Amino acid sequence: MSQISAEDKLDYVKSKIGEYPNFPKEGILFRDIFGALTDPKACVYLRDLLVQYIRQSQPEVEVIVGLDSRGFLFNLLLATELGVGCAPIRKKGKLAGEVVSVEYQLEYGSDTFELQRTAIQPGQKVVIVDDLLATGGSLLAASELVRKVGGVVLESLVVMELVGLDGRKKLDCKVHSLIKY
Ligand SMILES: O=P(O)(O)OC[C@H]1O[C@H](OP(=O)(O)OP(=O)(O)O)[C@H](O)[C@@H]1O
Ligand SMILES: Nc1ncnc2[nH]cnc12
Repeated sequence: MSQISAEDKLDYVKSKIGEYPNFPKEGILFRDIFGALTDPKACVYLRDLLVQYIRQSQPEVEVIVGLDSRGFLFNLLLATELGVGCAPIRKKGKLAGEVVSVEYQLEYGSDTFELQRTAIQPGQKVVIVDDLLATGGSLLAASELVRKVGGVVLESLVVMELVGLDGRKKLDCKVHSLIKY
């Protein structure tokens, strides 16, 4: 049986990602992960690439944190593959119980993220996942929240990175992206 290489899997996933000029605002080129997720082969390849990356980069991870909403496509999937727990960071007002909050800016607006205080135990090792890194506002806010509840951010992992926006400069943790634009 022939084994497809990681490089070929990545090329295939990349070929399926959608591109929409002027969405959701004039001047934004929207990179659409859903273009890849409607393709069954791209789903499997994307899963393989993300799981393989975390296994070699952060074998000690204990919690996968996904960002509202496209990060949720990956956090449960990765947590079950890796045998760890997962937690959501959600936009304001959606999480029950005691939460910590932080306001942040993103490429096309501003918002507030929240995390349940009990979602991560003090000292637990966390990898944050999302579909895309643009200005870095979302990932910066997410790492702030994880630390507020006592978690240790090992790394942030995204499918796509818009390198021209320099988002990774804002972040004070290791960042990895599969696809760079
Ligand atoms: O690096 P940044 O400039 O912060 O931008 C990246 C964020 O923007 C998008 O989410 P969005 O807030 O549009 O929410 P959605 O996933 O619910 O569409 C994307 O899924 C990232 O979370
Ligand atoms: N250009 C972009 N495409 C898709 N999601 C985004 N989130 C922030 N900027 C984005």
